[in-house]
Amino acid sequence: MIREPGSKCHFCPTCDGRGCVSELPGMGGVFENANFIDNCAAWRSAAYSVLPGLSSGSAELPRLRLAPITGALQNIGYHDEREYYFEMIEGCLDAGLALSIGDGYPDEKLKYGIEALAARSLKGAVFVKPYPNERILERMEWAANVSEIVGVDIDSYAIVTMRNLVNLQEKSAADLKELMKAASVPFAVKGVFKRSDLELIRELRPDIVVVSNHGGRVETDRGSTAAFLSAHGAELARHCGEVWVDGGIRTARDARIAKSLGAAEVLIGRPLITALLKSGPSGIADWLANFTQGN
Ligand SMILES: Cc1cc2nc3c(=O)[nH]c(=O)nc-3n(C[C@H](O)[C@H](O)[C@H](O)COP(=O)(O)O)c2cc1C
Repeated sequence: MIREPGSKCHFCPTCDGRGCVSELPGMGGVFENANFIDNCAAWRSAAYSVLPGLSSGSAELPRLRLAPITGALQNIGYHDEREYYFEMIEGCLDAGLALSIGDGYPDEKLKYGIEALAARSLKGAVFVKPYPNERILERMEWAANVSEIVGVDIDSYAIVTMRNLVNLQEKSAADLKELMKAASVPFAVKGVFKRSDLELIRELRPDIVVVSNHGGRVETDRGSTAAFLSAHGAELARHCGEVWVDGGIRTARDARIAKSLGAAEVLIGRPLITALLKSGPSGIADWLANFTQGN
């Protein structure tokens, strides 16, 4: 039985982008889910099947983390916005996953995430939207006690549903440098997916780069995060402390491929939402057990 009957997930046997085409707000993406579908399919490309240790399933997994996810009512169809953050954090904590929270409009979305971490004295990666810097600095203050890492999802300025609601900016290296300097924890840039982002990273040299196209939810270049990581991961690694990746990672094999392409950590989005919608917080540990036992 599905625990959240009003949810927006279609509970496809495999979350491959084909069940929620163009559902945004919702679980889908832009370009008729083209980047979402590409993200999922690319990890299975024959080009990566020759990577060392993959066939035996012996290669170590990268670290796994909950991706930042907001908009529980509009995007997920959860029964309550605040409860979503608490239940998602609880499920991921019990499963042993590293944590993240995201930012959105209205401010409650970030504030509930902060509350959910603070209620259990936890820390996570805090990803703030690319507002003008003074608003980001204010948000970094709000989250100071729960931040293990702080970052900006720079690609959000291209989110169709945010564009008309709030003023988001395309961030320059100088803007991000100011934030990085003010941060007292490692600084991450999430949403690196365009060639022009490479120049930004070269100049900024952040602690963490997250190769991401927001799960195919933002209007950006076409393609998959696996292909971007494969093409540019080595260069990115020269200009930051660690490279992470997300988008369409559904199996341990996908995660191992990400690791062999240079990702120290992978973020998981929709599969954790689906697990929570289906079974509540305990569904996340079950999802993780299946994920790590599979190939
Ligand atoms: C419903 C939903 C809400 C999201 N909200 C945010 C957000 O607030 N901030 C952010 O940086 N990314 C957000 N993302 C993108 C995820 O962090 C992540 O990049 C993406 O979901 C990874 O792809 P996957 O879902 O295929 O695993 C969201 C994704 C979904 C599906």
